[in-house]
Amino acid sequence: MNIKISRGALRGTVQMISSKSDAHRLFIGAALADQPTEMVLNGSSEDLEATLQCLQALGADFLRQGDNIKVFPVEKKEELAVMDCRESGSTLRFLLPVAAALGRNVLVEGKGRLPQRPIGILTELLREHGCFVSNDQLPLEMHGQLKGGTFSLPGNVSSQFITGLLFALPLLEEDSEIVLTTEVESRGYIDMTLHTLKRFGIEVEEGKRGFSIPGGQQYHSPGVMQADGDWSNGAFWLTAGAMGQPVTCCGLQMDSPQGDKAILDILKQFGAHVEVEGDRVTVSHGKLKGCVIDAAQIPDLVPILCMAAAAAEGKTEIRNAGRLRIKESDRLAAMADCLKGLGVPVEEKQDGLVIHGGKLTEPQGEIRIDAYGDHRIVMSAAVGAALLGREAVIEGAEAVAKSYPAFFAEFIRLGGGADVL
Ligand SMILES: O=C(O)C1=C[C@@H](OP(=O)(O)O)[C@@H](O)[C@H](O)C1
Ligand SMILES: C=C(OP(=O)(O)O)C(=O)O
Repeated sequence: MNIKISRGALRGTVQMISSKSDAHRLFIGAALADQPTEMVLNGSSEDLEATLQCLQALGADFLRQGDNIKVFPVEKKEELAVMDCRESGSTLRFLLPVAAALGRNVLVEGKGRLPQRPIGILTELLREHGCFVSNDQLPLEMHGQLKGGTFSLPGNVSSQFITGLLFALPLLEEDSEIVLTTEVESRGYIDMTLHTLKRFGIEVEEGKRGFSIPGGQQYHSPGVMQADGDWSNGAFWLTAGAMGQPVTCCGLQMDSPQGDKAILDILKQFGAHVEVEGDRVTVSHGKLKGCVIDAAQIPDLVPILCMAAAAAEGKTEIRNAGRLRIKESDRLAAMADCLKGLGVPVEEKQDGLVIHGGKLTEPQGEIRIDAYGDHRIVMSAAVGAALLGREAVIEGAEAVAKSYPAFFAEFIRLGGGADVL
């Protein structure tokens, strides 16, 4: 699907959807619990549906009541479970160790870029601890019972490996240790996992080198759970506020463990005005100036921050962002391409971008932006084109459904122009 974006600011209030990262975790906790759990959810997505289907394949069940979903915990099943993770890295990397801890025989599939995204570190650890895993890429088959012990891995390839192990290891008979051999990146996501585990009564002790996880634990359902609002997707609207007219997002809790709430400090650093009142956050325009952004802990914010950088006066350097190359697209290459298309001077580095803001060149003819099948590129391109005053066609805009199916409906409600061609 190609969508044509018109020039013009966005303005108004958005009720934020549930955090995809939080909801993945709550669904997994609920599926492993001793009792059913009522999940209060505001808006699903392709990735969350992938997690639900995979949990169902592992023996959980669901009853949908509007947006809300009652989760019935996994029951033992002997037959091969087919887990289609679609394009969701979280689903794959969280549920592979969980399936191994449940001792399930699984066939794991995926599409888009997921089969190329790395999982070798995880599959190797599962093999070392008693499982047969046929391949280091999708599709793969896995069988056998995961055994506890020491799991050593780097902390800077994907935090999703660590989250998957943190969910799985409490289920084993034996005690386990996760030993991190490098510094941790995407730390906020590990904090989200620890927060979820605590809510389900699971004990994990954090030490200097990693985590100690006692075996033989049981997840306890708290009965009803509500996912926090989505700071990662709220960032698209808040950045639109920084670049143009004021935008308010409701339902974004400041005490959420999501690392992406750092968007507020970064937009302030650019020069935008931020007001917080309970869980209502308003961002409005200030004179934006380029800055240095360390992306190690906030990879998902980088695509939209490129647009703030394009609107800011002077140079913005995005550093420590090498991991963006192994997401749904090579996000450094995709964003360099997108910025060039919009007329923004940009230099692509091995692990970052240098963006020269406030210096737009005039487009020669129609602007067409390839979203490379990546939801965060679609949303960044839409906000960027509108707010930088460029009419542009986004190719492959349907990718937005991976995390935010209602994005364009909201975009139009906020006064944006988006026409399906
Ligand atoms: O745990 C999570 O919910 C996520 C972790 C991050 O991945 P990495 O740890 O691989 O950077 C992030 O990019 C992804 O969108 C969601
Ligand atoms: C990278 C993302 O998700 P995942 O790794 O779960 O595919 C994302 O939502 O930007």
